[in-house]
Amino acid sequence: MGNKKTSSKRKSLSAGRPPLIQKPKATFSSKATRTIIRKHHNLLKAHAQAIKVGDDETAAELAQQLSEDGGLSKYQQASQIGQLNSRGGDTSKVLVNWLQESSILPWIHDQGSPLRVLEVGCLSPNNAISKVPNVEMERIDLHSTHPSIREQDFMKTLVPSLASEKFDLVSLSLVVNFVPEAAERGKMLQRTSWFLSHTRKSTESSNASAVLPCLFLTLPLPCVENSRYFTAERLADIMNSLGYELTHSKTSTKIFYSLWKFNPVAVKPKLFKKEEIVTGRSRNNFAITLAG
Ligand SMILES: C[S@@+](CC[C@H](N)C(=O)[O-])C[C@H]1O[C@@H](n2cnc3c(N)ncnc32)[C@H](O)[C@@H]1O
Repeated sequence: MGNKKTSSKRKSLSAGRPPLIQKPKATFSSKATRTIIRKHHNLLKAHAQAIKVGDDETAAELAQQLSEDGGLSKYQQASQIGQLNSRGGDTSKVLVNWLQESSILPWIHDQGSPLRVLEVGCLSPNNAISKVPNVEMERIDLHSTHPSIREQDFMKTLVPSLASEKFDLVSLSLVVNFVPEAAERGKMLQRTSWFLSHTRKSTESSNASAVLPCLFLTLPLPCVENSRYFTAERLADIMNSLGYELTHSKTSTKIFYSLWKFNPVAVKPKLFKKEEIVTGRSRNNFAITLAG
């Protein structure tokens, strides 16, 4: 056995720590970032389709491609870059502005119990919503990129039975479009309402009940503006049938932002099929369906 060279230099303590996620540097160009995200979505869709039609061989090939491609980690890295201020930034800034506008935050402060937020599909514990005082965050993602993000599939998350374990707000930002199947997207939207709490009582000084409990939902703009099967009106119809009413919305050049108040009494189950709403050759195929 040869002599192993041992370094006389002492390693710093941090060298032994598990790697925490670094603030992502914009290592991919905007174009490369978009390409990675689009390619991952397309592979996920093709994979889901192959499973649906029982084509195991294609499904296995696509699963292989997904992992060879860097899989979810590379996709998340590209998405984290999209969250950098230099690339449009964190969508929760819009949410925080809306909460401020609605005077929810000072009201929460006076109430003495924190605003409970469930962030589904979380890539960073440092988003604007996480920095608001009196906010208690529960963060989950299919693949955790930070110790304070629980690795958990929202579709399999146990629905809390106690009111105290439920949330004032669920955030679903750029997550629904990640889901490859239209029917699964509908189920995901429906599921959000099961996590919302109805125990907050508004006071005269607050119009909190006009906003809480609520869902913060964002989608890439082309999902509502350039799909043959989906529009902002169709989203509102689906959300209304699930008991959600739109309180705030806005669009940027790339993203549709929306805030929906949930009212369990307003739930009116209705069937929404995948059907052409807008014609046009250059439109995309994004859709959300509901079984009713
Ligand atoms: C495009 S990233 C969006 C990240 C961030 N919310 C944002 O607004 O930039 C989508 C994230 O949703 C996560 N995701 C998708 N489906 C999920 C599910 N069923 N449960 C938990 N996380 C999910 C993915 O793992 C991915 O990290």
